[in-house]
Amino acid sequence: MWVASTTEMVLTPTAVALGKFDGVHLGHQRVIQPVLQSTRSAQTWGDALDSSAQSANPPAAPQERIYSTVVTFRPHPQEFFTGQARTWLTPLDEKVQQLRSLGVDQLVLLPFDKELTALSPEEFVEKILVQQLRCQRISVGQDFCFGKQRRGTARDLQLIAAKYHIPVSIVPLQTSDGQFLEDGNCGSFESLEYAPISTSLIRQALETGDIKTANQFLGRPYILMGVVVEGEQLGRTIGFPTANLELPKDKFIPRQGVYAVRVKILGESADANVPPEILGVMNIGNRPTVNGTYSSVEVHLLDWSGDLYGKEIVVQLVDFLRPEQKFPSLEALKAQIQQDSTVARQILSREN
Ligand SMILES: Cc1cc2nc3c(=O)[nH]c(=O)nc-3n(C[C@H](O)[C@H](O)[C@H](O)COP(=O)(O)O)c2cc1C
Ligand SMILES: Nc1ncnc2c1ncn2[C@@H]1O[C@H](COP(=O)(O)OP(=O)(O)O)[C@@H](O)[C@H]1O
Repeated sequence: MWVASTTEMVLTPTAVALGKFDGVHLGHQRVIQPVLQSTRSAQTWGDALDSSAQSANPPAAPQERIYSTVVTFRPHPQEFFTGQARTWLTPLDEKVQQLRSLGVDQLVLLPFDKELTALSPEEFVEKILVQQLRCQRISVGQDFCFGKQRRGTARDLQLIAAKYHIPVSIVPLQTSDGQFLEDGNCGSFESLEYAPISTSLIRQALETGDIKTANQFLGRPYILMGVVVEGEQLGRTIGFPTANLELPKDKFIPRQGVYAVRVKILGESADANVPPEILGVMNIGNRPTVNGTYSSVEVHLLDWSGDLYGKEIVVQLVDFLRPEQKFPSLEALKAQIQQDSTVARQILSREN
């Protein structure tokens, strides 16, 4: 997948899904779906248009490939407006991986700056989508807003794009039980089941340790992916060595505490001695029992031993087991980790 960080680098013509897409959750996947048939010729899209009208954005030549493209913004719009660093469910590397696995050809990162935020909805469509991206088709979620002061709605986009004969799919918001909210109601809901899937609901779920809901909304397990670095080397002395993960600075970290997880060691799948997925227990926290002074993310791999330093691992969160505690002794901590491992094993074998 091609990643364009300036509009000069963009492969055109494009079929564009627009949005922040943090998490690339089930709702986002629905929005991306309509642009995925990118190898179809422009003529196919053009058939739906009024061919007699003079088009300011002529369809690409019949044989020209259309690149399925996700257009998103950097930094996070909220970070631009508040000046405060913001974390992501899917930092850039992870987003690239997720979009690639969906079959997207290209990710365009529009710099979210003064210039961009000053564009009116009409200017945004003309300058960015028509002139720079040579857009042939657009897909957005029902709650999409754009242009100066977020004045433009999805419906406005449809009306403005129609002047250029660009069809716009407005994808209704999806609830976790697969229903669609036709009226765009984002208000309060009796149960999460009836609420539209959103990045903020997934963040809330992860903040409370409700991994099941987060994973259900994502359509896959939430992951922590990073390089194994050295810790205090205490783990091995209590019989529970733990791989300490260095994560991207802008990664959203779930609730502190202990989790049942599955682990993949990257770059080792070809090795017949390494199982593709290893069961594990993870702790996120300050380690009060050993008077830890900073928060760490560490995983103990069950039934496994070896050297992980410098390796990249992917940890899939399956369930939250308990909050972190301060134990009176290392012995007590050790007994508890033993117990955590037993519970994790039970949960992970059920989840198989
Ligand atoms: C499953 C698991 C649960 C843990 N729970 C706690 C806890 O409740 N309280 C705590 O202070 N540390 C907890 N820890 C962290 C240990 O204190 C830590 O692994 C140990 O100090 C070794 O650290 P090191 O990797 O820097 O050597 C836990 C670790 C694991 C793997
Ligand atoms: N089952 C295991 N789970 C996690 N790490 C293991 C395991 N077996 C061996 N290791 C190795 O031991 C290291 C962790 O040992 P530990 O004493 O906790 O040191 P550190 O404080 O550096 O994490 C890991 O980074 C990895 O290289």
